Amino acid sequence: MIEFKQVQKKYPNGLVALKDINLNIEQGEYVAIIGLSGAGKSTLLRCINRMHDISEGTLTVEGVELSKLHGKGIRQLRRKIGMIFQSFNLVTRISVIKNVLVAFVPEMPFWRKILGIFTEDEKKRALMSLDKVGILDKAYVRVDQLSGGQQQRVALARTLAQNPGIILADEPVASLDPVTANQVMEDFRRINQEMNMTVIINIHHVELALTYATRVIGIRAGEIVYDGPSKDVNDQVLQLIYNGQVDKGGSDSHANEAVST
Ligand SMILES: Nc1ncnc2c1ncn2[C@@H]1O[C@H](COP(=O)(O)OP(=O)(O)OP(=O)(O)O)[C@@H](O)[C@H]1O
Repeated sequence: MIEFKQVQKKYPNGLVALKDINLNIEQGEYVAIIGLSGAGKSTLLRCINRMHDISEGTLTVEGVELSKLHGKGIRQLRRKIGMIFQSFNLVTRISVIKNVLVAFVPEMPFWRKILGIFTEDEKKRALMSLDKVGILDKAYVRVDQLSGGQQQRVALARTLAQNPGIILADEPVASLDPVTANQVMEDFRRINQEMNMTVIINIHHVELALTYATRVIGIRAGEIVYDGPSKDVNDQVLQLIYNGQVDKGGSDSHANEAVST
């Protein structure tokens, strides 16, 4: 379980990005975090794997209070939490399988890291992860020969190979066309259901959020203004989250994106 208790995040420049956040996310949930640009979505997500430190309150993951972790403790935490970015973060000039095998590097003895030697078991696990996201046939293709959607699946396979309990995804479909974005959201749903991994996604596309996630957390100016089932998100809730800027004709770029997927 992930538990935020009265969490505040203040950046060194004095900006308070999260205010009094109270939140419990159980193992196996599929959660979408929505809100206007600058509302605090990325900040919230990045506190969960200690990419950001909280300023006040307590944040625990599986009973471990994150602010008490240091060096090795933080590395262990990050092994249990996979992170996916909009930009995929892949090495595009090497093969798909080599990118997935990177997931094992933190655990490897130094000599194997230097020589780049992977065990049969690691290779098998990498291939199984690629199979899970439907791109096993691309294992030996260079990443720069894949489409954006396929590259996002490589990133997802690399995260799966790590066998995390939690996947955090920061705008994972923002650079994808609507059809591919749906496929990637469906991948997350399948992994969530079949492997009971907690999936937490920051997303601007409200329709995708409502279609795939079971729970929606709406953030406005650093505060949670909605937390509930995605099926209960109606126009009124969206106006609250988007500060009255959801306009189906669309003037705000993100709010417009949110309704026009
Ligand atoms: N490193 C930083 N230092 C100071 N302020 C920051 C920093 N990172 C983010 N902020 C500010 O914190 C607030 C929340 O930012 P955050 O990136 O969490 O928003 P977001 O909802 O994820 O936005 P977007 O949808 O545009 O990614 C914003 O006002 C932003 O300018």
